[in-house]
Amino acid sequence: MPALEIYAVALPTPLRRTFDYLAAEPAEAAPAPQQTLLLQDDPAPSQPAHEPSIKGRPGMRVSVNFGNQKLIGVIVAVKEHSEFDLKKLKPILALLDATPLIPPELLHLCQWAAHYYHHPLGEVLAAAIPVALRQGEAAELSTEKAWQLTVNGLHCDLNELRRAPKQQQLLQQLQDEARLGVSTVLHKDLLLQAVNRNALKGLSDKGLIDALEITPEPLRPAKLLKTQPLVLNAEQSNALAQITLDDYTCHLLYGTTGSGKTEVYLQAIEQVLRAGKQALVLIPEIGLTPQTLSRFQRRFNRPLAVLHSNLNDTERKQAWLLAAAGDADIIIGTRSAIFTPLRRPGIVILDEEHDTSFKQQEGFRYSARDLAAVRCQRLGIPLILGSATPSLESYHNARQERYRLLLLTQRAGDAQPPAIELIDLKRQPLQEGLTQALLEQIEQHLLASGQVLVFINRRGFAPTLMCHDCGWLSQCHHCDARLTVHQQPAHLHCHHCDYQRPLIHHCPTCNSRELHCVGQGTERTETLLQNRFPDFPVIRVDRDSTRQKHAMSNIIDQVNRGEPCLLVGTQMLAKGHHFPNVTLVAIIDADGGLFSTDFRGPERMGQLLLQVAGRAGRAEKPGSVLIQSHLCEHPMLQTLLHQGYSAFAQLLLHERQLSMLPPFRFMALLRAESSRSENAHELLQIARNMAERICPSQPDLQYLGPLPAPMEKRNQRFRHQLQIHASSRAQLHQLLTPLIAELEQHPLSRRTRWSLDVDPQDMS
Ligand SMILES: Nc1ncnc2c1ncn2[C@@H]1O[C@H](COP(=O)(O)OP(=O)(O)OP(=O)(O)O)[C@@H](O)[C@H]1O
Ligand SMILES: [Zn+2]
Repeated sequence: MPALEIYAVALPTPLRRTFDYLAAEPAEAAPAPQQTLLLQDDPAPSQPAHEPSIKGRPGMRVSVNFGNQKLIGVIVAVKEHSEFDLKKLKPILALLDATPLIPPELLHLCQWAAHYYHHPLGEVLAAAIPVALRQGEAAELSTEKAWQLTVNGLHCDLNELRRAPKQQQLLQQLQDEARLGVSTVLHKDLLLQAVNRNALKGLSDKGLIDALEITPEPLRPAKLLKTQPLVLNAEQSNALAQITLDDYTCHLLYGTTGSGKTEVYLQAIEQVLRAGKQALVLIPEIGLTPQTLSRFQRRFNRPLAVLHSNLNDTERKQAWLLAAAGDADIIIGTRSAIFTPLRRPGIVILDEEHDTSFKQQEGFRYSARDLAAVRCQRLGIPLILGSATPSLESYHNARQERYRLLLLTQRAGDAQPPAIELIDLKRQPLQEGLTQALLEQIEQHLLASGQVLVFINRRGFAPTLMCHDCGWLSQCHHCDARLTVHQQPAHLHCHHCDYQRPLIHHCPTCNSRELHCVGQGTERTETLLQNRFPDFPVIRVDRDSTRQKHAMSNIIDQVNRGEPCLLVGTQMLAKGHHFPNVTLVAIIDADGGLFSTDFRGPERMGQLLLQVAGRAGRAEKPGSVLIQSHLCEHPMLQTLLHQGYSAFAQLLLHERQLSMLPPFRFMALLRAESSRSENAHELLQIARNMAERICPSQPDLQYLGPLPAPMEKRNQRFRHQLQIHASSRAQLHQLLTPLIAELEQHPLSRRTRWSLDVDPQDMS
């Protein structure tokens, strides 16, 4: 009798363990497992995929009965023995893959993450696998709509289309690509390049192009490059030369805004592609920076897959499978793309590495940046972290020589660094928060045909509505927060719990009509600027104005047309945009971060200010930056603006060291929340007592709390936290492993919502 096979299966449940199942018996074996892609370098399975004799292997999906539900899980180990009574083990219902969907290397990453973040492996895997595959769909590439030039289209004289410039442009592009040997172009790629659908229809109606359905074959024309690389300046060449491609090194590419980091990435990727390997590029938010994506598309004649939150389930699965099969050479994605399987991994690049979006703040709270380092180390491939304003963690690692520091101190090409000037707000008459001096400068830049970017990090019209007669404030009843006044459309809105109500015109307490909007938001600044500069378009960029799918790329197109205009927006404007005609950046209020309760407040403020400032003068026209502040003499602001980010980062690091905070200490945050404040507090007190028993508070391991969170009440729930600080990661995890195991068993922990955040980035 053949030895019994037992699968340890990770299931998407909150339980921190795997579950043993028996392999299906041949007689009642699985319904035909669907054909899967071959993800490993091993030969094709010897049996056809439908043979029930296919054996389960780690990384394959199975469906199983779990309680009274049917779940899909992933085999993480195959064993001959179980610590459970064999008679009680159930057989799996079906084996869903013929070869592992999750290659061993990726499975290892997920296991590492589950262990490090003390999170259930089943949930980690669920985060790693696209929804469609998680729900059991076959791991098969779908067909896609594509376009091909007809014979007429190939030879059509472009002049014939001069009345239809969009069609003409598109036809030219397709003819150019055809000459490079690219005969079919995927519909989705054209849409990504913002090609007009009507232009496609026009060419198709004229019989110049044909639509077809293809299973995209990876197209790799002999010519690797579509456009020639730029000639690197000395700093860029030096940086590129120091990037080691054949083993693991983490490089911190620390380059001032506009210094041409992207060009260094592109040329490093070129070498990786020439070596026949794949590049994985992580960027903060693709929807916000379609420009970045198009720079990669314009450079390489190689299949590219994009993974971001705007994709539907099928598109996501497709991109993931293309990467897994090695059919995509460049994979560009946001945070969760760190879990993309790669058949020929060659390099991982994380652009804007300081960006907080690389840390997942809900559920499985992981850092894509830290996981990238773990993954690259294991794969023996290079990692590049790039930023003009590196996180203190990465900067510290570079100073400790754990990362290789690559510096770009000059702007690329002929662009000059912008001149930065502070405007003291104290005792100045203000118009909706703007000083006279600032308004005059804005006017001068507009009259000189420049574009002006006005940064204000708050959306809506005003952060509060107040009664001038009785002092009533528009408090949210669900949160310790105020309702924000919005005018477009008019309503009151809590930005924390999403509660909304119509705008009121009488004070609910004293019935006075004297309701005043207090403070500024983007809508209010927009209105002021529209009234003050009626001859120039004012474009607002915030979450509200960019909700629609192509809103952001439309805005970017408008700005890139180059006519003078005013851009008013939140930090969405700070994110890696390249607006060559912006000559003035105005920052309405620099002070927020200096008062923050979060110890990372000043770091974030400095990053944001420099990132926004970096949008000025990126091409031939020189740029200026004006920053309004009530605290012009503040040492942090002074250091940042006069000595630069490195000095600022060193100052902050020194303070972190004195106050024993990360990156000098390692932190975990245990959060609890409940509709009854006492419950959340009590659970954390229990946790603290357990922790003290496992490892008493001592200089190397300290507890702080339980304390109410900075915003204690949010969405009707009261939130508390317990901070755990340790002098080494090892110490922290030696405590967390037994602590979480014990806490899970406590009855109150089943009734109270709680979570653990290892290396928390946001202390709220
Ligand atoms: N070697 C070079 N010669 C000429 N122009 C260059 C060179 N390298 C980059 N550039 C140009 O400089 C501009 C800024 O480069 P890029 O956007 O790559 O900078 P960055 O460091 O990524 O900027 P940021 O961090 O501000 O987003 C781009 O228009 C780019 O084409
Ligand atoms: Zn609220």
